[in-house]
Amino acid sequence: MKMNNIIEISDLTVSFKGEGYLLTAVDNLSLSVIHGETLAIIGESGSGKSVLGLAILRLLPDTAAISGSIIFQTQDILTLSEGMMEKIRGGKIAWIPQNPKLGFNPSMKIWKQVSEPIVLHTDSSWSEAKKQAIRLLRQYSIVPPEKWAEEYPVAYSGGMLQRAMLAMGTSTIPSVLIADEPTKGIDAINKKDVIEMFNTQKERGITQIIITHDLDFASEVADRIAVMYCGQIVELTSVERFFTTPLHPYSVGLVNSLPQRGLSPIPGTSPAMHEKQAGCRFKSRCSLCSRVCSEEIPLFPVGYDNVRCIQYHNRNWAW
Ligand SMILES: Nc1ncnc2c1ncn2[C@@H]1O[C@H](COP(=O)(O)OP(=O)(O)OP(=O)(O)O)[C@@H](O)[C@H]1O
Ligand code: NI
Repeated sequence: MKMNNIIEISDLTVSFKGEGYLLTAVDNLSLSVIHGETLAIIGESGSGKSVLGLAILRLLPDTAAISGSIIFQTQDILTLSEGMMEKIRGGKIAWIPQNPKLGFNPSMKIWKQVSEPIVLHTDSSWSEAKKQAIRLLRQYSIVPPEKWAEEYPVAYSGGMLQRAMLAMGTSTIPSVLIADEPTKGIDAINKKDVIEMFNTQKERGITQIIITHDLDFASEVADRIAVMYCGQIVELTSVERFFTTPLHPYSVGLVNSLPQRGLSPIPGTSPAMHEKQAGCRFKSRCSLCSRVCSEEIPLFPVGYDNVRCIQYHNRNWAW
């Protein structure tokens, strides 16, 4: 484990057995998360982003077959006991689920839910934790917090629930926060707040992994971007390089489909996840594809240009 890494994922594979097929949602994926960074994981629907996040928290159902390793600080998360995992979950690694409604218990007051991780993971009493919860709600613009603390989730709007979820997720100052689609269903005005919150969390030293479809949001909060396609990372790069010089043809397609770049969509659709692919997975949609792309599996070199593309690495033209 390199000193400045907080999480090192090696050869992680997650698959689900269907009737007569095996769906590999995350395919031999390796990724290091650097202490204190905000890493955005982007890629289209079904590419394995949430499964990756859930694997780190060990929240996948028993039907998932998992191999590889996920080293967090010094321990392999995949080999820890459930008891150890409960201490990590919500304490050292917080998870903000995709749908904040599902993250709250509908029959418990908000203050109690925001306080719960504090009581479980520190030696605060419930009354101290409640005070802390009210401070957090205020910090996340839920005002007046004393009133909203006494409400049940049903009284909250979607944006407020999302903010309350962030207050709850960061109440014990986790080392790592993993958020799944934090801007989903949030309007432009509230999105500014969400951006500010993630940037505040970054200043508090929290390492963040943000799963998102929202490239504008990623550009505002992320330090690095990991682009996923069909269960694999196809490019890992800094946020600046991603938006100025994307290298993988899929990344180029994503950047060109932004409104400010003329909204040109990537042709075609991604292959079905349960179909075994020969060669490059992006080949059917790629304008640079040649025979070699159907025959060879592009590797993911770890170095300056983390790009999973044979054409890129064989380039003899200006890329
Ligand atoms: N519990 C499960 N059982 C079977 N298949 C699953 C399960 N969870 C996810 N999958 C499959 O794994 C693949 C990856 O799913 P995942 O939810 O990680 O995609 P995603 O990138 O998060 O997509 P989205 O952007 O739509 O949230 C999909 O094909 C999905 O159908
Ligand atoms: Ni998802």
